[in-house]
Amino acid sequence: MSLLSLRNVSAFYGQSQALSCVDLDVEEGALVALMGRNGMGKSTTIKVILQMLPAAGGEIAFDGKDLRALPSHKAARLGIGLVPEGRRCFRSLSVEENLLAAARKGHWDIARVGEIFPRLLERRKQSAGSLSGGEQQMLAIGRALMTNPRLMVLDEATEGLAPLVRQDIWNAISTLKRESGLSFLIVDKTLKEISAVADKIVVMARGETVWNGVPNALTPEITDRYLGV
Ligand SMILES: Nc1ncnc2c1ncn2[C@@H]1O[C@H](COP(=O)(O)OP(=O)(O)OP(=O)(O)O)[C@@H](O)[C@H]1O
Repeated sequence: MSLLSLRNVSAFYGQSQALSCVDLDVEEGALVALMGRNGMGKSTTIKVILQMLPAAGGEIAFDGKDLRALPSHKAARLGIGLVPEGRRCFRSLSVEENLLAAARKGHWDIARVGEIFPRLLERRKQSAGSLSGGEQQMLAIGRALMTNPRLMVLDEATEGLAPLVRQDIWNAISTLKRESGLSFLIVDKTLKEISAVADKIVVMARGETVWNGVPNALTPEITDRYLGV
């Protein structure tokens, strides 16, 4: 059974339709990449999953529960950890305070987050605003882990980071997937990097999911047409 499943999901910003038919499954323990050119609806799909924007139609199920039927505060507690675009840490709070502010009971605590990101432990008393971009991204992932989710949703987690730092982030995500059994839905534009870690790629164009399959099944026709690479 899929942990997360979207069927024929649509959504609007006011009168303007942003999603028309989104079909998507994230299986338990899988890493699914959501890809597509700018403005095709990836971030909107994430907003709809997290109920930051209501779906106009279709079905969204998480762990077999109908998310659209639940009030958003209940849906948030079901176990979806968001790493938002732009990191959005509390800059004046320390690394430790940022992590504790997100904490919910469960496996993940500061020590375990520190095993994945030792640099966060070294800088635990430093303010989040004084961290490098890569460290802030690690903190954003750490904060999502502290909510003890079953599904991690990352929106452009490596955007704007230097290649070596991006590789650190991908390595941490691979370790998490291998060792924790967490599921991932990741929006990213770097096909080569995401192909190395993804179990499945879902491609969006103009508010619809238009292709999905294992990374090896992506043909030059699909990448030319929908990903512009
Ligand atoms: N707050 C908003 N109000 C109105 N329209 C919006 C809003 N946010 C996004 N849109 C529109 O919805 C469509 C989908 O945008 P979305 O941000 O989901 O795309 P995306 O695939 O995540 O793009 P990018 O890769 O550039 O982040 C676009 O046409 C965009 O202009």
